[in-house]
Amino acid sequence: MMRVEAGGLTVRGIISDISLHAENEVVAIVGPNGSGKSTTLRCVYRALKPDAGAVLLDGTSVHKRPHLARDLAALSQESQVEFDFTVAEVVEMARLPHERDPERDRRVVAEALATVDATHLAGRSFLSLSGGERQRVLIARAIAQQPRVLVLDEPTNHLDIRHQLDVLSLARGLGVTVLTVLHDLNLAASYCDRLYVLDEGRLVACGTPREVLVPELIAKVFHVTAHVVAHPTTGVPQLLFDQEETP
Ligand SMILES: Nc1ncnc2c1ncn2[C@@H]1O[C@H](COP(=O)(O)OP(=O)(O)OP(=O)(O)O)[C@@H](O)[C@H]1O
Repeated sequence: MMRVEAGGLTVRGIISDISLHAENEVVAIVGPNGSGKSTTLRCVYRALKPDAGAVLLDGTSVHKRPHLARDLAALSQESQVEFDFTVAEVVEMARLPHERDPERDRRVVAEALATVDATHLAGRSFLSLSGGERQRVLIARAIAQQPRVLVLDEPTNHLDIRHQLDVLSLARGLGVTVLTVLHDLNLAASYCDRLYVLDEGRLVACGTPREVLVPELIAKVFHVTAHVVAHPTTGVPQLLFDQEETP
C-alpha cells in the first residue's frame, strides 16, 4: 500500500495549484477536454516536472525515489510500442525493474494477460492488434509491473463495454492505490471511491461521487444538463443527460 500526495502542482499556463491524494483506494480525475487531467498525471508519474509543487510517494518525492518503476506503473496516452514486439514480449518488459526470476516472471506475465482477456493474443505482433486489444495489453503490462501505485490515463479508451467494466473492476480488485483519468462519469461513480474535478487547469471539486456528481457542478463544468438517478440494483448515483440543441 502506498500513499500518493500531490501538492500545489503548477505547470505554467496549463495547471495551477492542483493538490490531491490517494491511498489504498481508487481515485479518478475527471473534467472537460483540455482541463489538465493528463498533465496532472504526467507530473505524478514523473514524465513532467512541474514548475511548482511536488508529488510524494509515502512522503518521498518521486524525483528522489531510485526505483520508481517498482513502486508505480503508468498507462499513459503515449504508452505505445514502436517496434514489432509480440504481445508476450511487450508485457515481459514490465518485469525489467524487478530482479530476474524467469519462472515467476513467466507466471506474472501469463496471469496479467489472462486478467485482461488477452491470453490468446500472446504470440501476436503488438502492431497487428486492434485499438482495444492494444489497450488491454498495455494494461496487462502495467499490472505485470506489480506496482503499489497504478496511474491510468483513460484506461477504458477503445474498450467495448464488457472490457471497460472488466478493467475497472480489475483495477479495484488489485488492492493497490489507483489514480485514473476517466471521461465516463457514470463509470467513475460506479468504480471510484473519490473524484477530483478539474476545469481550466484548476481543481474545482473533490469528494465522493455522491458529493461531487450533482447537477449544478455538472452544468458549471461540462455545460450540460444532468439528472442524477440511483442505479436500480447498486444505488450508486448515475447521470442521465438532456439532449440539447446546439445554439
Ligand atoms: N506541451 C504542451 N505545450 C502546450 N500546451 C500543452 C502541452 N501539453 C498540454 N497542453 C495544453 O494544456 C491543456 C491541458 O492538456 P491535458 O492533456 O492535460 O488535458 P486533459 O484534461 O487531459 O484533456 P483531454 O480530456 O482532452 O485528454 C490543453 O489545452 C493542451 O492543449
